[in-house]
Amino acid sequence: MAVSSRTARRTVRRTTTRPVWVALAAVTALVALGPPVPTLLLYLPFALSLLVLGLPHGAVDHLTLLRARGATAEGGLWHLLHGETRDALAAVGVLYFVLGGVYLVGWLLAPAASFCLFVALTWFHWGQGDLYVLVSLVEETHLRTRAQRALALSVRGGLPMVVPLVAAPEQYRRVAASAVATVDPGAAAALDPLFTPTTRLVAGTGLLALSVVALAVGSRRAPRTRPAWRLDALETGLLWAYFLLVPPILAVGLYFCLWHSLRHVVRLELLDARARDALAASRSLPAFGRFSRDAVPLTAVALCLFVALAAFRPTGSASTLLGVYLVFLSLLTLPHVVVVTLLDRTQGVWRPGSA
Ligand SMILES: CC1=C(/C=C/C(C)=C/C=C/C(C)=C/C=C/C=C(C)/C=C/C=C(C)/C=C/C2=C(C)CCCC2(C)C)C(C)(C)CCC1
Ligand SMILES: [Fe+2]
Repeated sequence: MAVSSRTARRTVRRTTTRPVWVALAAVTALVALGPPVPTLLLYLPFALSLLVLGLPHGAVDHLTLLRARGATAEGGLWHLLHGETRDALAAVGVLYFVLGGVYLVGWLLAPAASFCLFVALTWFHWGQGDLYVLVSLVEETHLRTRAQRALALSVRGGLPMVVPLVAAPEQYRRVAASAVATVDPGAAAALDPLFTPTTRLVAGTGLLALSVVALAVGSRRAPRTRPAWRLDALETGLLWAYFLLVPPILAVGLYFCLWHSLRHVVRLELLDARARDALAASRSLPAFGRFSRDAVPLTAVALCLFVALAAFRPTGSASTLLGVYLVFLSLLTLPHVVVVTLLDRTQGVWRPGSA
């Protein structure tokens, strides 16, 4: 289901995807050529993600499916307590508290396995986010079969999870250890096999092979789909370079806000009739304003929940706080993935005929 209005797609490319390519390419060049990045700067994107793009991108999950099914559900505080928005919030709230609660118990019982599950979930979820862009935000997609789409999902989700492991295993290990240490500092040793040269070599060459095969298969399609293939190749190459060169905490934090979350925000704007009209009129700011209004209340609730979780592990260090934040994000991610997977189904992302 390519998004209906050409102008809306063009607005999205002009105001979102292209500026983000330029930003990530500039960061890559600066890091490659400049002095080492100061430690605190590494953590800045994750800190900002509490308020901007990162946390908010999931905070309208209660409106997402309603709007995808054609309802003109309004966001904002008043609507949260009335009508169909209230009913949808109740259903999505139960989903969040049940799945988030189960995952929290999982962390308490098996922290190392829970960390690995989080990486796997993120792989899937960040891949599905990019798959939507590759099938719905282009004029005509080069991903004509479900197998191609599964391959694209594996490559796109694998880039932020695997390339940093290949390029900077020590920083990766520290982040993994600080997440696991939120529950049990001794449990991080169970992750050692992830960081052996053999595991990294297999993971890196495997992902490289998948990337090449995915692009090679896509390039054999009709000339009409050439622009979509070129976009895929350009983004895949850019992300390889970016995750190879930029330190993982900075790279993943920026990617989380500027790539994954921003793309999801645009997807949500296109579901909201008034925001979509604004995009179709080449006006991205009013569309972003409507998203922000919808996202404020539950971002605030989520922030309070994070503060409550962090209070159990008082800390002054940025790396310990990042560990707690990742555990918190994993609890939100599980129900968020369910919502986005249902959205994919509603929008026909896996039905090549319709998307
Ligand atoms: C609706 C609702 C709500 C809200 C919600 C929200 C707000 C959501 C969100 C969501 C989200 C917000 C999600 C997110 C996601 C994220 C992610 C998924 C991330 C990941 C990451 C990672 C995994 C990383 C890692 C690392 C690093 C950092 C470095 C290097 C190494 C590594 C790679 C390991 C509430 C609960 C209030 C209520 C109910 C309803
Ligand atoms: Fe997401």
